[in-house]
Amino acid sequence: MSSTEPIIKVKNLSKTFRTAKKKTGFMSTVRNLFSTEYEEFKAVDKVSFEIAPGELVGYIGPNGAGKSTTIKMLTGILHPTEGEIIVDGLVPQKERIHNARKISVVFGQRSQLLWDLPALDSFEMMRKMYAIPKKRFEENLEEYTTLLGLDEFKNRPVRQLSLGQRMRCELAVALLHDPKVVYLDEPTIGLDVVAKEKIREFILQLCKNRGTTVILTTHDIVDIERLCQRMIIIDKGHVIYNGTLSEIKQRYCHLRRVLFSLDEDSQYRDIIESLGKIDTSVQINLREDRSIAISFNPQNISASDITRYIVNSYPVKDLTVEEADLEEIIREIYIKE
Ligand SMILES: Nc1ncnc2c1ncn2[C@@H]1O[C@H](COP(=O)(O)OP(=O)(O)OP(=O)(O)O)[C@@H](O)[C@H]1O
Repeated sequence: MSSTEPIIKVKNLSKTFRTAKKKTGFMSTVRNLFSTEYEEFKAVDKVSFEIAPGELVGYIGPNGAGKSTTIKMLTGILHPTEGEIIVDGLVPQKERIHNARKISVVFGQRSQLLWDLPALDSFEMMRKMYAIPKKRFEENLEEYTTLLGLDEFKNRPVRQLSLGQRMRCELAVALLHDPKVVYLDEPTIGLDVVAKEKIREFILQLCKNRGTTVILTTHDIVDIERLCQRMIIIDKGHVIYNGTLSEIKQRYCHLRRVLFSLDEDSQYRDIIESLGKIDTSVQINLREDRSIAISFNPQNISASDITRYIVNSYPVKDLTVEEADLEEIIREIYIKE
């Protein structure tokens, strides 16, 4: 992270939800009418992180990890149970209107557009809501229209747009007031490969040209690889990783693999046993397609030592060496925690 003052500071942030205990059975339901029992659930637990201006950070984690709850607290929608949040010098919950002028949220699965009207009407509504100066509004609209290719459909009612077209309008409408911080929640969900690429390219441009700070939540591994300079991984409410993509790949480089397949199928058991003797730290798996995968740590043994051993010992049909795959690394992190 750069040495400039962080634009987002989160310290020991926690959120506990209190919900009525659901009971089954007639008597329990009747008893519930007179005294309700509650249970508590800690969705976010002492989360701390900082984000520098202009950074594009992935906030990722498995379903139910606490991502949306964190984002809702950052935007000021939810009140934290404990902890501190500062976004561009403001406490979002205390200064909601001020904060709303500085931020924006885009949900892949929810719309901010007026459904029965053309997107242009929603853009105009935004101009009035945020009192965006006319000149600035027109410049922004022109830029977003070009970058997102809105011309062919911005006059059509939103309900007639394809998901990809609507997402492009969602981004434009959310950015017309020049927010400094943008929270993107699954912005590429459900889109085809081409549409996803368009959105990703636009997000990159936004950070590069305007210095916008972006927090992205996504389950899409390509989004993470293409966009995020840094990843904050959260699981069961806790931050379990906070670092750059290259750091994570380095740290999990033991997931490097040699993959090979043989002509003869019958010797696989012996081969797996003998391969284990090359180095005790390697992990050997026979895969569904009958190929053998050897995962290893390059600090213990080199790929060339392994490949030499295999090629000299067995009738190899096919052999490849693979770099650590981010999807596998993330799965490993989720499983470990
Ligand atoms: N209003 C609420 N009341 C009670 N529990 C809630 C509430 N909102 C969220 N939770 C619970 O808090 C946990 C975290 O939810 P959250 O929506 O933050 O997860 P997430 O990481 O965004 O998941 P996903 O990737 O599935 O969207 C979940 O177990 C969820 O059921």
